Amino acid sequence: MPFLPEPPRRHGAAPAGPEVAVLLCNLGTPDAPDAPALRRYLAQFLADPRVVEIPKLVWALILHGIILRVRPAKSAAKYATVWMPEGSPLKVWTEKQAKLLQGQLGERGLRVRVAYAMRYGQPAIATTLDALKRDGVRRVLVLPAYPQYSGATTASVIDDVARWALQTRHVPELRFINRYHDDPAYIAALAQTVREHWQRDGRAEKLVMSFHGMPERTLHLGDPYHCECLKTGRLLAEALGLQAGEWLVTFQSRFGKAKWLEPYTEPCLVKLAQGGTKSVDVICPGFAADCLETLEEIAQEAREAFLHAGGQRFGYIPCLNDHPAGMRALARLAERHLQGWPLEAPHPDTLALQRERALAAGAPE
Ligand SMILES: C=CC1=C(C)c2cc3[nH]c(cc4nc(cc5[nH]c(cc1n2)c(C)c5CCC(=O)O)C(CCC(=O)O)=C4C)c(C)c3C=C
Ligand SMILES: [Fe+2]
Ligand SMILES: [Fe+2]
Repeated sequence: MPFLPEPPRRHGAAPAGPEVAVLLCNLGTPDAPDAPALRRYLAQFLADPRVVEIPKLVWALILHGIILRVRPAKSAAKYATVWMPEGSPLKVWTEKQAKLLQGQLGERGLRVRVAYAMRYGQPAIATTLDALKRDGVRRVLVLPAYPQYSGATTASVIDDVARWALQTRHVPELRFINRYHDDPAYIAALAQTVREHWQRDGRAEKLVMSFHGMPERTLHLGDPYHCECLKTGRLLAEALGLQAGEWLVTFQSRFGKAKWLEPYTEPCLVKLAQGGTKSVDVICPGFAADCLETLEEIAQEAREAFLHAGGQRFGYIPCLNDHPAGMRALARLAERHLQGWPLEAPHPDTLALQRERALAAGAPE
């Protein structure tokens, strides 16, 4: 229901916490690795017109008539193979990232509240924004955890925040980080994880950079995703001093029958093995955190396909997750986009004055 009355703020009452918040948003994930949870999750995810861009009615028939009958059980079995004791990896990592980002921004002397939310499932973006507002937040920097912009991911987060704003009377000041695919600290963090992997396990013949795919059509419609993936790949190769032929960009997680961005990751790995490449390292730079698509599709399925086709060594390089270099990159990114907002703790005299005024206005002690 739009425009529910919001509790008025008492004149002079000081907000309890920081006035500025960073909202780290990721895709979302099922609540449990079982078919009912998968059905709820996929029904919300795949009904998003940003994700599946075909006429609504046709898609509703396919989604409810076929996909939601077959896919939940199959996907649940895959999730079960990567589920952590604390829950789905995507959620576990995103929650940890929000905590660490809070610490990093605090260490920089910035008075900011960090929260996280999921585009699909829980905690929902709208509920989290409501809670932030209740706590006195007046400015929100939205940080979608997608280094490369795409309509299906980044824009869908923006849609969801906008939908919440449509139903909110006093909308906070909003800022969005649309991309960080070429951010030097992000590239340096990725390069560091590759070097650490090389030091630990040795260096493979080729570095495969696998990004989540998108329908090829979206590239022709002007979605910058493909170009941004290629740029991240080139910058990472440069940072590592790799020569042409030592690295390649591929696209994974094809969904449906349409043509998606090529080359496809798994067929590419099979071709490499069949062509005599004995060892590969695979990194997934488009995923801010490990999830089903990296842990199951790459570290399990793609590994098996490569080894089965004659490859001998498959190294999976984890996502940035809670890596200190990755967290520093996110903190610097947020700090840059927070510029101009009031981030310093109020002077103790100001706080005392606010408290006095609040008491005079009848606020409880
Ligand atoms: C990182 C960027 C992502 C893009 C771009 C993206 C596009 C996209 N995805 C689907 C369909 C599915 N994706 C699924 C899982 C999934 N996708 C991303 C990220 C991007 N998707 C992540 C991080 C995850 C993992 C979530 C988790 O819980 O771990 C799934 C669900 C899993 C399954 O049933 O296979 C589907 C379906 C489309 C159609 C699309 C672009 C149009
Ligand atoms: Fe996806
Ligand atoms: Fe997948």
